[in-house]
Amino acid sequence: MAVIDIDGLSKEYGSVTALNGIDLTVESGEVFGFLGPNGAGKSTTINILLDFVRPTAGSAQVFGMDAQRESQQIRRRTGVLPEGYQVYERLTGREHVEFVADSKDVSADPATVLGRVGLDDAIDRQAGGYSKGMRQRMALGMALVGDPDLLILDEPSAGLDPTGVKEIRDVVNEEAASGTTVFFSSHILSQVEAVCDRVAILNEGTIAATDTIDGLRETSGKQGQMTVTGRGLDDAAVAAVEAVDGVTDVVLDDALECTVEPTAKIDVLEALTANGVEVDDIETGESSLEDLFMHYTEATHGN
Ligand SMILES: Nc1ncnc2c1ncn2[C@@H]1O[C@H](COP(=O)(O)OP(=O)(O)OP(=O)(O)O)[C@@H](O)[C@H]1O
Repeated sequence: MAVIDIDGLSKEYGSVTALNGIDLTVESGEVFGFLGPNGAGKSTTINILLDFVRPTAGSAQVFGMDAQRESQQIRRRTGVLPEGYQVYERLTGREHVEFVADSKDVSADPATVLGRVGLDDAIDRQAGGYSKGMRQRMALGMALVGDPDLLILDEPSAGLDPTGVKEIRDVVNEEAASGTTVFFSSHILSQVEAVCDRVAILNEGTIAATDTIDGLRETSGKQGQMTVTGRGLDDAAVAAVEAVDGVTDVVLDDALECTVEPTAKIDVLEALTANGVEVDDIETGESSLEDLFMHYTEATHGN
């Protein structure tokens, strides 16, 4: 059964297109990574799922319920770690947990909840005195209140040191083992790699890829970087290489570089030779998972 079902979802903020007709399905029990660079539209998608933002077109369903019309019922079964959660400075960790339990009308033991995120010792301190990492961990604890069927975590590792990142990972794994569906966003592939069953890569409001980590790895293994040096490399040679099937990202500097599938390497050389290029040297290399992520998102990388 699909826990999240997004169909043709678009969102425009004035002249800015944040989402451009995305389709996405997350099945029950999946740990799903929602990846993309800053500004890709991840938070907008999450905010639509929770009815904090209204879509311009398309629809989103959670647990088979409409995200707009049935948001109360959806939120009761969903634990949320919002991006950049602001704590109530004067309330203690315990009081934060009690606050969420009250608002969801469920019972929760603050010591158990905060123990899971490593805040046992700080439970009766005001959250205003917590470090950034402690605040983030408390927010994760708050998301766990009421044993939700779906956890939505927006950039859960933001501001955390490696120990904090590992703790989040442990909690996600524990939740997944108990059957909770987990949907979380990140702009760092390596942070979702260890825990996710599947990922979607979002770029400029469009889904660039949806796959398992193994599937992505297979794709990345197939693609390789090819660098050719020689005489006669010009715009016509670039155009000829661009026309070869299985070749992308052709760039001419001192050398000609492109991303190429193994079977197309020979075609690249033939295209160059046919264009009068005298090839001096060829280098080829495998691309990593991280390269692949960059490949899908490079249009906005660095913005
Ligand atoms: N309230 C708003 N008003 C106008 N534009 C907005 C608003 N919220 C988001 N945007 C724009 O929509 C686009 C998508 O933003 P969004 O926050 O969803 O991306 P994101 O992938 O979550 O990015 P980040 O990783 O930086 O949080 C961006 O261009 C952003 O500037």
